[in-house]
Amino acid sequence: MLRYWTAGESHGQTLIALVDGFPAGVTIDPEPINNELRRRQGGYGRGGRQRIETDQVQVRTGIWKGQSLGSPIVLEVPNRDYKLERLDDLPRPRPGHADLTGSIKHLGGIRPILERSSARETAVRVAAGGLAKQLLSAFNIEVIGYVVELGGEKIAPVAGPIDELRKLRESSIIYSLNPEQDADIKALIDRTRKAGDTLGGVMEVRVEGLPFGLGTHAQWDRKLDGRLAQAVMAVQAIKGVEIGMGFEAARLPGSEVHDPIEFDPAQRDSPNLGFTRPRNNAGGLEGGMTNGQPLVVRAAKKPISTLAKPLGSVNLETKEPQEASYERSDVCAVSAASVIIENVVAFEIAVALVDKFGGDSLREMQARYDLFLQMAREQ
Ligand SMILES: Cc1cc2nc3c(=O)[nH]c(=O)nc-3n(C[C@H](O)[C@H](O)[C@H](O)COP(=O)(O)O)c2cc1C
Ligand SMILES: C=C(O[C@@H]1CC(C(=O)O)=C[C@@H](OP(=O)(O)O)[C@H]1O)C(=O)O
Repeated sequence: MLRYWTAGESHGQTLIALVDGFPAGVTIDPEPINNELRRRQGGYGRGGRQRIETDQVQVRTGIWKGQSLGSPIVLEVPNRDYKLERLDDLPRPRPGHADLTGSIKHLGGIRPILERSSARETAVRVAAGGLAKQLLSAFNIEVIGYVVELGGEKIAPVAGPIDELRKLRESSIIYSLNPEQDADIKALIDRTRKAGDTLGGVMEVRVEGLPFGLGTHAQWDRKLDGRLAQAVMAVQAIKGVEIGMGFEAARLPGSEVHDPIEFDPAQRDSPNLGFTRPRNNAGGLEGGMTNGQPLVVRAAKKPISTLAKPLGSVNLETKEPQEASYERSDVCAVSAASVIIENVVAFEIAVALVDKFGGDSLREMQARYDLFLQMAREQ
């Protein structure tokens, strides 16, 4: 079983992801992982911290001469802003953050809670996703995340093949599919910063090249839609997850929601085995399994909790009303969130791929993948 955990504080010495169950024989290059880390640090509206950090992955275990060994892999991203012992506690909890509840739950201060609840930890989730992507690319599976809405402004998608979308996104300051809208969105973020406020948004992830049958209909905790929802919802500040048409499907009749099934013999050799759909409202998942269509997951991110013009709070010592604490903060991290979500989705797809085709070695997985496609075609 492929899985990972993370450790590390926002201003501690380092961050670590321990990836267990990663197959042997996958060629691993740290540079694409560093590229994911760079993208996660970018986007317009981030705060002073990103000027301090230059995230670089250090592969500590599990890889030898550029190949995975089949043993646990430790990925490390050190913090430059390492100052844990110099930091004081925050006196006034920030509404929307983990401060109040965490300090009560752990019978302590706010600092130990914010150090671990901070989205700084997503650096190593992204590193784990960047590793998983190198397994996925051996199966021609590609994962791409982008921003579709920011601060209530819809960002018009640009339709096109996935590699064009990738190029477009790389050129955008908000990682949208429509860089022409960047100037407007930038102005919106500038206005929000001036007002001491913050913004959220909606991100989408698309996965192409998926075979039929990742996930299962047979047990609740292995259904891929459920797994994806947990992975995405567990990213800091995510408040909603939709698959395909999502909530809109509840408002329309079945005839407008479900995707008719067609067959195109010309596509018989592709992972969809020739089964095509004139639309993809299901977002590539039916019955908790991939159905040969592109997977589409969307997530809603709430605005950043720390406001330069703080909301009302209570001083935890005196219990007197006082503004929430403010040190520094992002104003908007929706672009970063699109990179994070892309990578946590990539990891879950890799988990499902290993579940279906076995996880000891890449060579065995590929042989079983090819055999499966052949058997499914012949059925
Ligand atoms: C990429 C990213 C950057 C974030 N930056 C900040 C920040 O600078 N200040 C802040 O208060 N919250 C920030 N957050 C949100 C908090 O981490 C989040 O609200 C907090 O952990 C509470 O968890 P919850 O919102 O999931 O309930 C960020 C979230 C993400 C995904
Ligand atoms: C450090 C990152 O994000 C941080 C996430 C975060 C939070 O509360 O979630 C608060 C801020 O931390 P700081 O107070 O050190 O500026 C962000 O910068 C990062 O994404 O690399």
